Amino acid sequence: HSLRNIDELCASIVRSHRETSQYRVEELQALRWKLFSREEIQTYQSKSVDEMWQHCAIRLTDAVQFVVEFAKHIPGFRMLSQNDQIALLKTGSMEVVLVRMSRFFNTENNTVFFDGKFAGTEVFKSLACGDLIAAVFDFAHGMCALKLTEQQIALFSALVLINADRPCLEDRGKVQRVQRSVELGLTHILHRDNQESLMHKLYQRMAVLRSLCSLHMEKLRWFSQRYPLTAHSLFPPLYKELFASEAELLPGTTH
Ligand SMILES: O=S(=O)(c1cccc(C(F)(F)F)c1)N1CCc2ccc(OCc3c(Cl)cncc3Cl)cc21
Repeated sequence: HSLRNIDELCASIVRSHRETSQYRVEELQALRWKLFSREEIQTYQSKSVDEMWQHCAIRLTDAVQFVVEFAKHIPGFRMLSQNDQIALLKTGSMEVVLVRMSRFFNTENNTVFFDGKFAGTEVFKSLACGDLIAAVFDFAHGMCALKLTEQQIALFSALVLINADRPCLEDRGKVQRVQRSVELGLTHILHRDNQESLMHKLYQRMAVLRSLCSLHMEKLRWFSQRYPLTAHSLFPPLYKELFASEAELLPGTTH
């Protein structure tokens, strides 16, 4: 990899991140004090569990669509087989959504951008998964503490996605080569910003992301057993494709 290649790789990942980031950080900075009223919070809290889950699943699926677009412009991602691209998105898209969400987090009042305003954890009470929500907010706090630039977030997001350790990859070697080039890009960016010390902190963040996503899958299993109809027929197809395991997709399977 000549330096020129690495510069080009970083530039295309940063451009793709910017073009697929659903909301711009500057836009949301202007909204950071737009909070939900007591009545609006009451409305969210009086939603049934399956109604609120469906509400979130739809927004999560929207966010994932933008991550799929982001992935397609990571140099090397499209060289991978269709199955490997799907396998990486199946396990990585939620993690990138959570990294992106942390950019829309206000650490001063512990609120996150949701449905057009900034929401505290109490807005998500009817999801009945307070531990997952608390963990999502903690993760966002931890990401904000690193004060990453948009360029650093772009390269970190690409590294979260291109992970050769993911399960059921056909050509692990090929994914490893793409992962190594993205790693070179991230270290290049951090070196240029004189922040190499961030690298091990980012690897720690990736470990937290993995535990967050397994907690989400655990909650999804609980939810789809408790509300099979909603999970099987009311969740967006892409959500089911990415997050529900095959076993859950075939209705009537016993666990
Ligand atoms: O709904 S969001 O706009 C949303 C926005 C901010 C905070 C949350 C929440 F909730 F994370 F604090 C939800 N959206 C876009 C980004 C995102 C990530 C996960 C998500 O949902 C996963 C989920 C959870 Cl974490 C718990 N129970 C059911 C589901 Cl499906 C939704 C989501």
